[in-house]
Amino acid sequence: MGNMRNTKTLDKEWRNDIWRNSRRQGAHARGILEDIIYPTRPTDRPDSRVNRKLLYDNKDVAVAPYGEYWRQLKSICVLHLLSNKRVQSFRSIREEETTLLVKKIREHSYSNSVNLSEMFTEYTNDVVCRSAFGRKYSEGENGKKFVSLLKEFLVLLGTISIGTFIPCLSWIDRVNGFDARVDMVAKELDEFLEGVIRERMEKPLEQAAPDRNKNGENFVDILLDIYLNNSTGVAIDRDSIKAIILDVFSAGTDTTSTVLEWAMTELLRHPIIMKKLQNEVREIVKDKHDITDNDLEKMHYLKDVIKETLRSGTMVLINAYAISRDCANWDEPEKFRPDRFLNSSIDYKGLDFELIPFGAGRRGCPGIAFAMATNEFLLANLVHKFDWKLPDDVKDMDMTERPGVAIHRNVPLLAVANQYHY
Ligand code: HEM
Repeated sequence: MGNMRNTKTLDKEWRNDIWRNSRRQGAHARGILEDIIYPTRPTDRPDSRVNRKLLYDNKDVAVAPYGEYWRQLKSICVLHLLSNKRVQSFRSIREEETTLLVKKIREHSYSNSVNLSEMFTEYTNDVVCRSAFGRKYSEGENGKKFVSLLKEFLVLLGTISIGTFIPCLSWIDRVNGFDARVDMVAKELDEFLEGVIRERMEKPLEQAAPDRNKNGENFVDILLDIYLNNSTGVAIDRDSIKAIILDVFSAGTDTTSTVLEWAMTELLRHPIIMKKLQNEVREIVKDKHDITDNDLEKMHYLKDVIKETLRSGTMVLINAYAISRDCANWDEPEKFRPDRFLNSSIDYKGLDFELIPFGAGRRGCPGIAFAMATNEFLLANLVHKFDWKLPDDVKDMDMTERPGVAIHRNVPLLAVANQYHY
């Protein structure tokens, strides 16, 4: 409903055929392909009243209409935050945050279960905030309020409101309180984002962004520089800056933490797969404490576990969910079987339409390298340093899903960690 981007309606062979041809014939053919697959103007997002209210009249990258403004914003994000080079430069942040998380889990070892859902949200939020803004925002009372505001924002973005699709019934959204919730979240988020901008403009940099020097240029300072000096040639105003910051906060936190949440859920439900992954990671890392990028490169089964998590249905932004469950594409699609990728070249980068958790084409996700670096590193550390089991009182795991921009578990994931001595 309202989503015209479902490639499932095309015959798989035909789809792949056009795609192969398009790659041979270059970008022009590729544009045509997108036009065939996406029956509306393919590079535009569906317009929605809720998006406009929450995302500063569609001024963020993710929903901005296709054109020069969107092109400029996306290239700023890629160049200054999401390129492979930038992602590598954030390694020390990933390491420090992983060490903190491992320490927190150790404190609960053997006795209590840990709330992995909560920890993953905080971890991914801290990694993305330190990388993009030079500091964390999740600490203290204000931080807790911000994280829960972000959660509500994503629930509202993922809600199908009646008025969006049938405008003459939009009075229902007013009566049932939906519009009031949207207005309230938009107002509170705006106050928070104003605070982020004010802090950067008023406080000395070492206070406003303690991580800044370690990682060279800082994304939010570059945005502010563009806004203050109008250096791109397109009108980027204060609302644009707030909308982009919001994109990074939300895209960088929710999607990435969901993948970790479902990966650990499936590993806990499939002890043989968990063991196989632990064997791979422990064999490669041996008795070293730290996992290097070089080690990660060798962990093929880890990559297959993450691919399988992405396939088994974490995203609803486009109907990737249906495609990933299509029997025409996958054997036993309902089963969690990372081995299906063992001798397969299928990847999630947008060229294989059976697996498009990050979308495809011009509007595809620019955050793949950032998300994968975060997910692979943390997951490898969790299975390297701990043995995991479900809490004793949990016999059947509750697999109910909660809708939103990304599908989360409805109840938090609790697990017991036993420290592994290597
Ligand atoms: C596992 C993690 C992630 C998943 C599964 C994911 C998935 C997606 C999907 C499905 C889209 C829409 C693509 C399309 O319409 O073709 C998207 C767009 C986008 N994502 Fe991600 N994403 C992830 C992580 C990130 C991260 C870490 C960032 C940045 C910090 C990010 C930033 C964006 C942006 C800016 C867009 C809009 C691109 C555009 O409209 O041109 N994403 N993502």
